[in-house]
Amino acid sequence: MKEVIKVEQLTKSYGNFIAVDNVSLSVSRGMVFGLLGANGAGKSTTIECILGTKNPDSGQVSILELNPKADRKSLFEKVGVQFQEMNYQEQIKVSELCEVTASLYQNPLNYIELLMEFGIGDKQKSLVKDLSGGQRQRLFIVLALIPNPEVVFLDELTTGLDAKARRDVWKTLMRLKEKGLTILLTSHFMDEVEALCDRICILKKGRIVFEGTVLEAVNSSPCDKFEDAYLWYTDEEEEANENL
Ligand SMILES: Nc1ncnc2c1ncn2[C@@H]1O[C@H](COP(=O)(O)OP(=O)(O)OP(=O)(O)O)[C@@H](O)[C@H]1O
Repeated sequence: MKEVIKVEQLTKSYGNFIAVDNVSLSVSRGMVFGLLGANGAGKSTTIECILGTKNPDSGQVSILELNPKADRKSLFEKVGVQFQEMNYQEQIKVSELCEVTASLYQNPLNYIELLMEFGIGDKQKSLVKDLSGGQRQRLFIVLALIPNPEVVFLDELTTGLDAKARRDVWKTLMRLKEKGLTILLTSHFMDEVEALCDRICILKKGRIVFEGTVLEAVNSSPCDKFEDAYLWYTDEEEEANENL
């Protein structure tokens, strides 16, 4: 199977407001796919529709050739999701949260190795609530990877991480990609997108304004640098200049 994620003509509105407008995309096995766009462009809504946690108004979605809603049980073992926020018991320790998560899956990865790989191996005995924002963010990536998934969704991958932690996360993800992991991520950091993504899709007000490689994005714009090209596609630069 080549296509791990397939989205066809996805549309989702909140009342009269169209948050995702006729979006189609496909992600092949082992690919890192970046879903980009300004705040409110529709990235999270698209991901939630792909995962089946939101109902689209129209369009088709499949993950690993399965329907995210109808085949939820089969997909549970194969799909990892990084949450931005999570409800956990007030007094739960890092190791306990990892153990509980691992116990839900048939072939979980070794969470101690993952915690070490993400630079929080020494925090096993800490309460989750006592972690710094960046440490908690890294823990959420670990939790997404514990199932040993075939595909992982990473929303705002390294927001809040320091420079070294970001590089470490990139390295680990590249290693997992080499093993065949498919990754769909969102990020507001264009250096990260350049370093990681094989293909990108840029959303603007719910619509796709570019789909292709980073290099193609630069070449199809009047800009030399990817970040400038990204701003050109999203018109953020124009709007920023207007506010000066
Ligand atoms: N439950 C909701 N009810 C009404 N409007 C919503 C709801 N969820 C999202 N929206 C609106 O839909 C649009 C897309 O939101 P979404 O969260 O998908 O954007 P995003 O690209 O993920 O943004 P960010 O980068 O800030 O996370 C926004 O204008 C948002 O205000």
